[in-house]
Amino acid sequence: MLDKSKEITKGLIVSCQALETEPLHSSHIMGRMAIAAVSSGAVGIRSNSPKDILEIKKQVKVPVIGIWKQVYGDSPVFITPTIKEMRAVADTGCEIIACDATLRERPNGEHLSDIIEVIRKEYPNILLMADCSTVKEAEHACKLGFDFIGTTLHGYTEETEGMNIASDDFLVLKEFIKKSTKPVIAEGKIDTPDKAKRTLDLGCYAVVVGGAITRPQEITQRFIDKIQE
Ligand SMILES: CC(=O)N[C@H](C=O)[C@@H](O)[C@H](O)[C@H](O)COP(=O)(O)O
Repeated sequence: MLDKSKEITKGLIVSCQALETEPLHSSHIMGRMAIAAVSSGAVGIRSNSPKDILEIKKQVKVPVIGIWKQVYGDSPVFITPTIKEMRAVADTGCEIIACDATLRERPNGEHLSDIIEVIRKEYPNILLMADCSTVKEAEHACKLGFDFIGTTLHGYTEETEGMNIASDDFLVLKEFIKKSTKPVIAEGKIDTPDKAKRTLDLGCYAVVVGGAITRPQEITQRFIDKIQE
């Protein structure tokens, strides 16, 4: 299964996600989105929830980065936050699990280092991606033994609120790449083909694009904003 990761090198991974609150919330629709993405050359899919992951794995053969977003009252960590979601995602047979790798307190008082140790033992073949918001978190995740570093949460934590990974010609991304001992996957607010290409030219292992491809409400909003300028 480890070799599967080679298939995503220098490629586009499409995130096919729609939460309960979004108009396209449906495993069937996410499966069709994945088929559309792969038919145009996507080398991987990122997917939320065991149900969607299983449907997507039925529909396409490319590697899947699985997550499970769950909100707990006692912590802001929501991307595959506890051992329970990690196991549930791993049980789908996806090739890579991504989880929040920020330094914030996790639900139920769990610790990231313990979670990683348990998952490594129980699922030795699965690859792990660290969803980070800062370079410091990326360095920490490398030490914990993650296989990939993602910039997924840059701009989405208290510390990075309002920031954008593409600012100043991807200044922060360059720092992520410089300081990480593991391959970096660019993710979050990469909303044009030019930006996606730039992340790969800068040295990213792969790039994940979500909303700009699979969230029609976001795509429509960008047209409306331009028209109304
Ligand atoms: C912060 C957070 O919850 N990010 C989520 C992580 O899985 C998804 O909602 C994003 O769509 C994904 O990261 C891709 O990013 P973008 O849709 O910006 O291309």
